[in-house]
Amino acid sequence: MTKLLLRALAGETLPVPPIWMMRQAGRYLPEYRATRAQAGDFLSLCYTPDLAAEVTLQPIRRFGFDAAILFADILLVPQALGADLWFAAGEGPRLSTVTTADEVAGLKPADQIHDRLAPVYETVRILSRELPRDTALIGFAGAPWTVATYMVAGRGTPDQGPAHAFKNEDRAAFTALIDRITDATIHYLSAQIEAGAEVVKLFDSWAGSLKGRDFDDFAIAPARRIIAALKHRHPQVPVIAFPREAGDRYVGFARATGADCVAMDNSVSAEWAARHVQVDGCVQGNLDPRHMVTGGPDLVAEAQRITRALRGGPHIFNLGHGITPDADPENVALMIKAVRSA
Ligand SMILES: Cc1c2[nH]c(c1CCC(=O)O)Cc1[nH]c(c(CCC(=O)O)c1C)Cc1[nH]c(c(CCC(=O)O)c1C)Cc1[nH]c(c(C)c1CCC(=O)O)C2
Repeated sequence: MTKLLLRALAGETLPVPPIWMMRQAGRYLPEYRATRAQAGDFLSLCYTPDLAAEVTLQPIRRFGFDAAILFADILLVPQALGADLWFAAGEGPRLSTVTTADEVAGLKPADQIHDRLAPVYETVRILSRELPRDTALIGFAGAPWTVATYMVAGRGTPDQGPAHAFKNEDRAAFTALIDRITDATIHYLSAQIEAGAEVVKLFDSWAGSLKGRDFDDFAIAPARRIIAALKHRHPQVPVIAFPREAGDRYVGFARATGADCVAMDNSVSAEWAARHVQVDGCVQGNLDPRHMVTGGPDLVAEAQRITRALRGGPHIFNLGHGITPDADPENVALMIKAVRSA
């Protein structure tokens, strides 16, 4: 096993951590903007395998990251379950909403998503042929709670209010929605693995708004069920879980869900994570993405502080959230140099 990312995920403590970045294929890169213009719009880019593979490869060519992440979006699963999905220019995603037990029941069966998602599997197949031999290929899906927040509200929301309201008014119907997404996610990630994904990641971007029993029921339980099903079918494929802004609930998350690695946002310190989270295995994170805009000595100091704090155990260097469109590509190169020379 030579790929650095797979070694870290297997629990190896490495002198230099593998590096990749959330949203590494994105609008901060001029070559991404050119390919997206060629595709016409964001969803056409996701569903055109040659172009989706091309934007996945762009940051690998430019920066030599240790991993490539499939170019797609977490909202393709709701679309495959029957929701309408579109991206309003400059406004982010819009979906038709699911707010009643009948509407949940009317979603497509979880195993009938593959017609719609077949182009994504084709992108994975192209990538597994074309990636450099040292670069690991990461597949992904949204975690059920985060996907549900968009399906219920029909858009991104600052506090996930509509999903909380549905959960609080009709817990059984809301649980049926979570279960349907959970089953679809198992089918989707299995198909990505069968097409060539070597690692999969679950993005629970809004996990931080779940507290107490809700965190157990809607962040931990679905992740545990997805990971158990994937491990049953593909025991060798590691899973990264990202319960963003989970705070003290990062502690024990890997043990509770069976994840091989917990990815952390930048609201927790690397020193704290070394003591409380890395004791259970590999961690990923957690540079503040703003440093990719501001750069300079602060970026270098922060990247090296995180690298050193997590050097005593398995670690994958990453940002605490996605790189933003206003980031400077020069700062990405500077970050990589800082981590590799820490
Ligand atoms: C919540 C969420 C979404 N999508 C995703 C999440 C979870 C991670 C997170 O919290 O950011 C995950 C995602 N989205 C995208 C990827 C591709 C792989 C990567 O490079 O990380 C991944 C892993 C491409 C994308 N997904 C999107 C873009 C920008 C679209 C564009 O090119 O205009 C990209 C590159 C669009 C998107 N997609 C989504 C939103 C809210 C938006 C609009 C916000 C924005 O514009 O950044 C839903």
